[in-house]
Amino acid sequence: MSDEAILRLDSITMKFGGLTALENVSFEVRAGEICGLIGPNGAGKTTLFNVVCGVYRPAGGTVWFKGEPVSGLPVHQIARRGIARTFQVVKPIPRLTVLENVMIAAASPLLAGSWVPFTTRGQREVRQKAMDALARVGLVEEAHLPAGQLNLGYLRRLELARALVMNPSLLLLDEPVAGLGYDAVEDFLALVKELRRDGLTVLLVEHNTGVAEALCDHMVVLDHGKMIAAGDPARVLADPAVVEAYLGKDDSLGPSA
Ligand SMILES: Nc1ncnc2c1ncn2[C@@H]1O[C@H](COP(=O)(O)OP(=O)(O)OP(=O)(O)O)[C@@H](O)[C@H]1O
Repeated sequence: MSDEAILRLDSITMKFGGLTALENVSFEVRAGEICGLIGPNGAGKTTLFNVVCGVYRPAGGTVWFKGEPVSGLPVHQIARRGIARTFQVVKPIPRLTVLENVMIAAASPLLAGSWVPFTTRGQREVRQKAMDALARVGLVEEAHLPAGQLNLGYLRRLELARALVMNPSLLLLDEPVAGLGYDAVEDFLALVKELRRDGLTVLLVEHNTGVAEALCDHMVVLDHGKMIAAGDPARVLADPAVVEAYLGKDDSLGPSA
């Protein structure tokens, strides 16, 4: 991990009509770290992801990525600069194979910046990139299965491969272990740590604070759109403001997953 911030949110405000979903949120994610974004339901976590990825243009503030402002750029341009995300609800095309689902993510001409993927050489390259991404998530043996046959744990890996194939330097993971059993959670956490060892920076939304504490180097807590704490995970989770935000709203605050 370095001291350099790869992502910096500077006073981000996001409104939906009269509702302020994010209010003056500022924090940094350092290159090579796993940063956890936690908070009770409706805190603004998904909205923040959407602002970082360019789905929403913030009403105020600036998102900086690798030292350059990116807020206001279209989604595909932000993706090309190196930010990829996964979604909590995984929706592959079930009749296509696992490999084809990853190839589609890799072959988007908007992301590739040209029509190269539609030449024979381009297709070979896309296929190779997709196989490399599947190897990183441990899905090579499943590459030729229809995606509809995968269980939830493997679907989450497929979703991760679709993000990795874009060769990001910052990966946004939206509740990647929600609904998984104990072993699948452990496997997925090990995989995320391996990606970090390979040099990726990760910002992840996680509902279960025990999982977040086990995985993250740094934690940011939102409540009602405001940042109420940030820093070392154990210290953040012991912060009275964080305990108060969770009390009565969520029973997942606790020492273990
Ligand atoms: N597209 C939208 N239009 C209107 N209001 C929205 C929209 N998206 C989110 N909101 C509102 O903004 C607030 C923050 O929502 P958001 O989904 O970002 O919270 P969250 O922390 O991700 O919650 P959860 O943990 O339940 O997924 C909520 O009050 C939500 O109802």
